[in-house]
Amino acid sequence: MISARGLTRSFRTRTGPVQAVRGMEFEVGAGEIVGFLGPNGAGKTTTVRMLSTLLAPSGGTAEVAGFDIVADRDRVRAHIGMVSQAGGTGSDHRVGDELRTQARLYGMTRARAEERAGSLIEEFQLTDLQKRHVRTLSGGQRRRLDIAMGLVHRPRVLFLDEPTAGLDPQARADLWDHVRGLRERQGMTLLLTTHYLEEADLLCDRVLVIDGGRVVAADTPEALKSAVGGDLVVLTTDQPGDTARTVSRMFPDADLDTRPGSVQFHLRNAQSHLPELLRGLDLAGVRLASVAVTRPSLDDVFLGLTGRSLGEAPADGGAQAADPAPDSAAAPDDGPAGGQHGADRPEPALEVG
Ligand SMILES: Nc1ncnc2c1ncn2[C@@H]1O[C@H](COP(=O)(O)OP(=O)(O)OP(=O)(O)O)[C@@H](O)[C@H]1O
Repeated sequence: MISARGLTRSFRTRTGPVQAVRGMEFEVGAGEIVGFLGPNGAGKTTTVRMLSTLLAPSGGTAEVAGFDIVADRDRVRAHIGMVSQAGGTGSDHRVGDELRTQARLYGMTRARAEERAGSLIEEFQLTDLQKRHVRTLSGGQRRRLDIAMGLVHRPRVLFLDEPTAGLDPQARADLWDHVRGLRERQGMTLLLTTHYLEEADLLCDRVLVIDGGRVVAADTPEALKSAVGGDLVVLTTDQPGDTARTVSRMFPDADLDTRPGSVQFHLRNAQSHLPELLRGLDLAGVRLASVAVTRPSLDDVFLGLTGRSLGEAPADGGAQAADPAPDSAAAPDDGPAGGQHGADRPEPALEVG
């Protein structure tokens, strides 16, 4: 449903060129929920803006819903919805009017616009809010409206740029349910960007780990985590020496870290080895105070791939993070289509730089 081949994008800035995206290669299948996970400045938003036709690529190609993002821009737009990063316009309109206007902008008759707005209001639990002014909504309510706005024209693909940024955990989980519902009820394909490990882990079928403008790994969250090198096992004991000797006899490759009151090491599928491990320690006469098994996180995955944690600045942060005044070519891309709904407005301005 989405494929990118060698997609690149650079920006001219006063301090020189910034290579935001450096050859993205990936596929997203129909009905998948795929997350771009990466640190600030990794190129996630720039890629989504290219795929949603808001920004022209500097090089490479991509197809969305079977259409080329440059040659078939209008047909791509007809099949996608885009929910841009939180920020919103602070619109003074009422929730229901906002949706009806959006539907009319897509060329629906008054009656069809009414019907479409009504069904989205119901689907996104906005019934009690439809007379409220948009600017008075809470963050979570506002994001539900943003998504509903992006769906007015029944797109097959929805792009979500940091859909839950700034939301509290309850509102975040609520939004995830809505996103899952779109896939389950309508078979929609969803590509989202996120900083949140938990979001990538719990919501996405597959995660594309992005660093320095490239995909550095792509797989299910489980597969990515199990490739890291196993679970962390921590044995708390007052016999660390005996414990370490027994563990190394049983698992000769284990990276043992022996401390005064504990022994820890990594082990693949540690849960399934636990009975054997406990039996072995028991037979060796070792008394354990506790056993803890911790699964690797997606941050461990990122660390393993790049040597940095997701929260750290990129190693080539100079060029990547340089974000002075955008060059003249970059400026128009936030033009009339800007605001919170991005490509979901018909005919957004396209940067042709
Ligand atoms: N219009 C622009 N002009 C100049 N540089 C830009 C422009 N847009 C993005 N960049 C730069 O391109 C790089 C990638 O930015 P991008 O917003 O795509 O990253 P991101 O992964 O989405 O980051 P974040 O998670 O912070 O949103 C950054 O170095 C950014 O400063």
